[in-house]
Amino acid sequence: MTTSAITKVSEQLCFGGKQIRYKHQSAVLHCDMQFSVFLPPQAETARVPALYWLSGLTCTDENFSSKAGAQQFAAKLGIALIIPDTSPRGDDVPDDENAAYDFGLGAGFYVNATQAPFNKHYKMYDYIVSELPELVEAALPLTDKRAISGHSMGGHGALVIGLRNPERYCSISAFSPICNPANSPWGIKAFNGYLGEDRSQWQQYDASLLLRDAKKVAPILVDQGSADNFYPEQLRTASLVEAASLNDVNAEIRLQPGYDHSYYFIASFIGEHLHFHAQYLK
Ligand SMILES: N[C@@H](CCC(=O)N[C@@H](CSC=O)C(=O)NCC(=O)O)C(=O)O
Repeated sequence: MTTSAITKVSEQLCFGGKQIRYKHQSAVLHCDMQFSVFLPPQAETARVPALYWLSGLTCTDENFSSKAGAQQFAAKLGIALIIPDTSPRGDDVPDDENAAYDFGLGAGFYVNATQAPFNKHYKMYDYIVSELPELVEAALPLTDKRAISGHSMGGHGALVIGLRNPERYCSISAFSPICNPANSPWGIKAFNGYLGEDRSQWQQYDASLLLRDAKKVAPILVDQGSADNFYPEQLRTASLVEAASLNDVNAEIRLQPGYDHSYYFIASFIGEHLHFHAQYLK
């Protein structure tokens, strides 16, 4: 079934709501894309607010949909979940030269690439901030109230997009985010490839650098597992803690003892994140 510019691929009943997958042609990314949506039961009779979830390296929209267990909380709280893919897709889309997992396909880093050959398709920042909300808010029973969350590379994306657009997102949360990509091996590789060597262009995509100077900051909740194999080298959580204390913002950054980087960690705390966002989405 086609609803304006988006076409339904699949639909399942879930906790009284609907778990739906759509495909569409992205004008921003110049390729066909898929994304997933959970519509809570309340969306049958009224428009509902939405939490955007940005996934991490190697993910599609299906990792969070099938592993996090978020739908049971979203159904009770009357919140839609909008779950995009992590990069442009398709045979025409350039990938890492060695098909590595941390650059190219599945690793868009939620930036607008400026460097050839990536600058035609890799405009994930504009896709998440503008194109996708315009599409889903026109086609689905959604209000324009939005919150944003994500994991790892997606936690970086959620923090950066939420911090740069305080008028568009009422709350921000993240699991195991890459907090200071300008100084992490994953981030340095991605920013060099997508943005080039001029580090002044990297600052707009680094949550710790943005948070130091941000004027208006939505409430933030971050969870980081102490047994995460990417912590602290890749994730650099201490930089975000320092920036939050320098700017005196409403940010709770929690170290959760014994948890790792996996979706078992996300599933353990996703209910608390949904309840956190529900306070501000009402
Ligand atoms: N394959 C890589 C690690 C890949 C990985 O751990 N991906 C995470 C996100 S990491 C940061 O963005 C993930 O969410 N994977 C999908 C899942 O369902 O768990 C390696 O071997 O190091």
